[in-house]
Amino acid sequence: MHIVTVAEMRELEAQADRQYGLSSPILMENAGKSAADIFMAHLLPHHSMNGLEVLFLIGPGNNGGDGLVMARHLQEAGAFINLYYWKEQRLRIRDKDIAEPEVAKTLDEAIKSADYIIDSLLGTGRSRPLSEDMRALLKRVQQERKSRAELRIVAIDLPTGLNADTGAVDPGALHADMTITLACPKQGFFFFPGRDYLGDVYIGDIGLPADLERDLPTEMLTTNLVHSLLPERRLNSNKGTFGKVMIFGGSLPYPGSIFLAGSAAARVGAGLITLAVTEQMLPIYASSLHEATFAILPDEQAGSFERAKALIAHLEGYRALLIGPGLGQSPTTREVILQVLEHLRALPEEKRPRLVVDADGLNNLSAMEHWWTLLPENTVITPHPGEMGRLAATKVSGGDISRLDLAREKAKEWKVILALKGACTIIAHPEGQARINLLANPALATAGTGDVLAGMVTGFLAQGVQPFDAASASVYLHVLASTFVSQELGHAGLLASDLLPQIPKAINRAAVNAPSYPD
Ligand SMILES: NC(=O)C1=CN([C@@H]2O[C@H](COP(=O)(O)OP(=O)(O)OC[C@H]3O[C@@H](n4cnc5c(N)ncnc54)[C@H](OP(=O)(O)O)[C@@H]3O)[C@@H](O)[C@H]2O)[C@@H](O)CC1
Ligand SMILES: Nc1ncnc2c1ncn2[C@@H]1O[C@H](COP(=O)(O)OP(=O)(O)O)[C@@H](O)[C@H]1O
Ligand SMILES: [K+]
Repeated sequence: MHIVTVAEMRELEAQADRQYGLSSPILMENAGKSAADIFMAHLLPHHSMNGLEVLFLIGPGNNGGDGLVMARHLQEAGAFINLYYWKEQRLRIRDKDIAEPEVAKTLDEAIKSADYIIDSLLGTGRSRPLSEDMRALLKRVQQERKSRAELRIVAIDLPTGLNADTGAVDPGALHADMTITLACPKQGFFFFPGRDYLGDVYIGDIGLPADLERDLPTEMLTTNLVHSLLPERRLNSNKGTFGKVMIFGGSLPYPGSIFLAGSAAARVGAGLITLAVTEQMLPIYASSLHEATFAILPDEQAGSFERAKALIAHLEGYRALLIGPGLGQSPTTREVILQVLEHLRALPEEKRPRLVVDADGLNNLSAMEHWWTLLPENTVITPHPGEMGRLAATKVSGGDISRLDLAREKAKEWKVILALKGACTIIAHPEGQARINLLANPALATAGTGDVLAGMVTGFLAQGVQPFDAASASVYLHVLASTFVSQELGHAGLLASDLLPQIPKAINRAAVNAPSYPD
């Protein structure tokens, strides 16, 4: 499912017309019909279409046109339809025009009695700040929603006042409970503050042929996409089939990180997990991660050469290496990283473990000149905004649109697969493609969840998944796993380790390729 800017959406529509004769009125019919279908499929459980009271706010452009088509379908299905034409200030209550002096009062009554209010005022064609009278109308609707929890606001294509390209919002923008977007999700949905205005997002099919979208550079992570990225689990397999993961990390102030990363790598299905730690750290892990094996490294005093040599000696036969969780930032550690990277760069592609760098791996890198020239090809890096800021020597936004250009630009400049973490994580490929996760869950904003993500990516790499795909699948499944935790705990109080048992369930949700047994 591709993400579009307004210009890309217009181009898609123009091509649909030119190449397939899908004119604007045809697309609008499809849009209104699919919006009606999605609406009816997601009514609140105590609602039925019969006698449902729906107020449509109709705008002057095609977004209003979509609303009118949708209204016709809902009316045919039994709903009572009220239409307010904003530009003309015309009100129709159940097919009757209201005389001018009564409009304001009757509109207010219609707002008060509506079960649903449909926002089809403005969509991708908004070209200037909302006018004061439109803001006043939306404010009235918002106020009603606040005072009546059962009222539902549904935005068609996008909530009026949201900038479809950037996610910026007009002060009058409406908070929807549900957004039914048409054809493709809009780029502004993935950035803040816009993301907070969408409610549940559904995508209406308007009949655009899929091949028109093929060359768009940005994709949304979906279950279907992730399904197609997951490694095969053949019946005739053994632990060697699913690859060995080495994790270099874990130092005294941060013992937990490598446990979380190692467990996550196993939870996505890697065959064997090895933790490269000093003997001093061993008792901590030996008693908590029974399934791991260990590469015992000499301690700091032994010097970087001895430590790097020991790690490199253990790397033979490993398909993926994660550097970073809880690693610390001593000068010796930095030296070890340099030597390991040099070793990896010298290996032929087929013998080289795929590399992921996270956390202190990234902090150590950012202290080195032109650090990106030290990485082997196809390296995945997974910075949070703070780490990204250090790597790029710039301030990085937590959620606004500037993240997308930055991620794209830096993935290209650094020749890495870059997962820029945050509420809607972006995965950028050096050749310009990007994938973005719409799923967000504030429960994940707690220490250690990044270690889990890095471990997942490494575990998928060990199973032969391509780096861009491994990062994409992990980002999606990581948030999906968190939503399973949140079903019980809500949106706070998650421990990073709570995610671990949910990871296989998230994978199972995405993988419809479970073996089928005879009855
Ligand atoms: N084209 C297609 O094939 C398909 C289109 N689709 C649908 O169409 C939508 C895009 O349609 P659109 O381009 O007509 O834009 P839309 O958002 O309705 O608004 C434009 C109107 O609003 C006005 N206006 C602008 N700013 C304003 C403001 N601040 N305050 C007040 N008025 C303002 C502007 O008039 P102006 O005054 O600038 O002349 C113009 O009249 C898209 O989101 C989707 O829902 C889908 O069905 C798929 C097929
Ligand atoms: N609101 C949110 N919605 C979705 N994911 C989030 C949210 N907040 C944090 N995350 C995710 O949680 C993880 C936090 O990682 P990070 O900041 O590196 O934590 P740590 O280093 O403590 O493990 C990242 O994968 C990030 O994308
Ligand atoms: K709208």
